[in-house]
Amino acid sequence: MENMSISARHIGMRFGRRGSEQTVLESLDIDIAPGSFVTLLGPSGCGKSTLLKILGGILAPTMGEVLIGGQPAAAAVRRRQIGLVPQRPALLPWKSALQNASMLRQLATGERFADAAPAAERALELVGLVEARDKLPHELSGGMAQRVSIARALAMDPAILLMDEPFGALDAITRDQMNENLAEIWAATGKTILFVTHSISEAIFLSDTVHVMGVKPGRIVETLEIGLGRPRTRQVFDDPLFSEYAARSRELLEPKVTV
Ligand SMILES: Nc1ncnc2c1ncn2[C@@H]1O[C@H](COP(=O)(O)OP(=O)(O)OP(=O)(O)O)[C@@H](O)[C@H]1O
Repeated sequence: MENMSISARHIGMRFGRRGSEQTVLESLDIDIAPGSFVTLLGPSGCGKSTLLKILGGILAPTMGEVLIGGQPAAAAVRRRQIGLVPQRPALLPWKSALQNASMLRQLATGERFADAAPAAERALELVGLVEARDKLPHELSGGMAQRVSIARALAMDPAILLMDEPFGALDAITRDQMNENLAEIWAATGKTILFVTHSISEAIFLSDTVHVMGVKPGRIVETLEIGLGRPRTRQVFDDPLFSEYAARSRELLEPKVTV
């Protein structure tokens, strides 16, 4: 697995036809160090998912340039260096957890199931789900299904993992467990993770760097470097530094009240 930096310059994104265009992102610069955990935190509709896809080379911006490992982003996508974990797991209901976890790898590489299965099994181990390898999606809880979705991306062994609010639909307790598991996966694999969330505490718990975004047009209003030690456990929620980052994030995210 290669460790690749991401560098984006003057990123702008517009959607729609001429005359009724909407500027979603404007003049955005961002640098991401290899192996770091970076989160885009912002209100609904500020362009987090759009920026995530642009930074991962899945979507071409209307302005600016993204380099991954010094090359145009599309090259990293072609070389299967980018994995995506979407908001919903979207598993194939007739396939087992292991078959679902191996599916993207098979599609991308042309490998048969038997050849892709060992990587998928290792990925299921990483997400703590190897015992459920033969279960069908309807036999899995929401958290387990999302773990299979993460394993499906990990089975490709991409250098960069894009995670688009993967835990948004889970209950608070499961979400905390998933965050702890994700922090372990990140530490064990050394991947660069780009993560999108609405949740301030999730962002601070997981990240080295949090880019707080604003709306209309979407832009980075402030970047917080999270100086909390690692490995992090739930005790970190009681750290005064955690509260400081949370208070600052809240301040940036709350709409300004004008009297
Ligand atoms: N393919 C598209 N065509 C047209 N407009 C789009 C497209 N994708 C996104 N948009 C618009 O861009 C804006 C930002 O969308 P995006 O999904 O990136 O925001 P977000 O911050 O991730 O939102 P949420 O947190 O609700 O998922 C929205 O107004 C959305 O309607």
